[in-house]
Amino acid sequence: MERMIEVNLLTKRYGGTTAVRELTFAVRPGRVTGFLGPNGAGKSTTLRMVLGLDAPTSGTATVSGSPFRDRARGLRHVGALLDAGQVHGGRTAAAHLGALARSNRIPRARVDEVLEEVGLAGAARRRTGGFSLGMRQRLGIAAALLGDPPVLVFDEPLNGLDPEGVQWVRGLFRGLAAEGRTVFVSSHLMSEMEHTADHLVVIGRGELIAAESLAEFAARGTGAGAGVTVRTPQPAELTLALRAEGATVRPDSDRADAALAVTGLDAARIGALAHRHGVPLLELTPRSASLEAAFMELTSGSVEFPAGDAR
Ligand SMILES: Nc1ncnc2c1ncn2[C@@H]1O[C@H](COP(=O)(O)OP(=O)(O)OP(=O)(O)O)[C@@H](O)[C@H]1O
Repeated sequence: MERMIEVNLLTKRYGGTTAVRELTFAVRPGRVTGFLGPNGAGKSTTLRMVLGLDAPTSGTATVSGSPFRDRARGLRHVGALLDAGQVHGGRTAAAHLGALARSNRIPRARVDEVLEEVGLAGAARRRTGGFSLGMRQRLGIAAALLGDPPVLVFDEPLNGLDPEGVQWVRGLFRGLAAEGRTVFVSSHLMSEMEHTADHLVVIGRGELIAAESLAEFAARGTGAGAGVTVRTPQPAELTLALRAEGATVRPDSDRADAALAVTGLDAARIGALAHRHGVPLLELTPRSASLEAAFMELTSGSVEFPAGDAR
């Protein structure tokens, strides 16, 4: 329970809209957990409830076993980046962080440390109103790190960052997780999470779709792309042998040559079977379903404004 974010049957309704419906999942320390869902899926609403900024209609959200709003000196317990646009533009970066440090009883020396850590040491005396989106993200991350908290929550932290910034954030998150912290990061893009997270919580239309490792999630894709591509000069014979073993065999539609797309048997078993039947193989290529394909398939029913929607 220590350092864990636990969400249990969490529900939030706004009038007639159910933003989050009976969500249950846990976010554990020591790894980066991605919080993924299409626009409007309820990620920000969930994070606000985890942070005690919004009250659940029903259910609970706790950090290390208790609702976060109960705690004094918040930034020492949970660091959060919510909306990078929220910073008061007239203040300098150092003054902004200094005020946060004071109100959370964090030593002033941390301000310079975190500014250094996020690469803003050179901009410490500049007013944040002139910051680029990427700089505001870095400042928001600095604020999250200020209290050296065991639990960190980031809502869309990669927004506005250039490729170098993205690399830096990924390294930072990995480092925080390796120190044994809980790191929970939201995104609406699987491509962002693929190289950032170890574990995923996926939601669509406010409901839980998956809470598992990336590998487990990828394996859910029913197929677009998953399986083994096999090429042989004796396709009819191999197809019969494969079907007898329970495999599904069809022409590989991605290929102009006479390749077969096989699912239900892995490459090793297909190779051994071909050998037993004396069928030569010209190619034997495992193809993993991409995470992106699995994400699209599993959330396709829950996109708020699908492309091509005429509304
Ligand atoms: N204060 C509010 N009042 C009314 N409806 C709200 C409010 N906040 C969120 N919603 C609705 O709840 C749903 C979930 O919104 P939320 O912002 O949590 O989604 P999200 O997954 O963070 O999406 P995005 O990636 O677009 O930020 C949406 O349909 C949204 O319109």
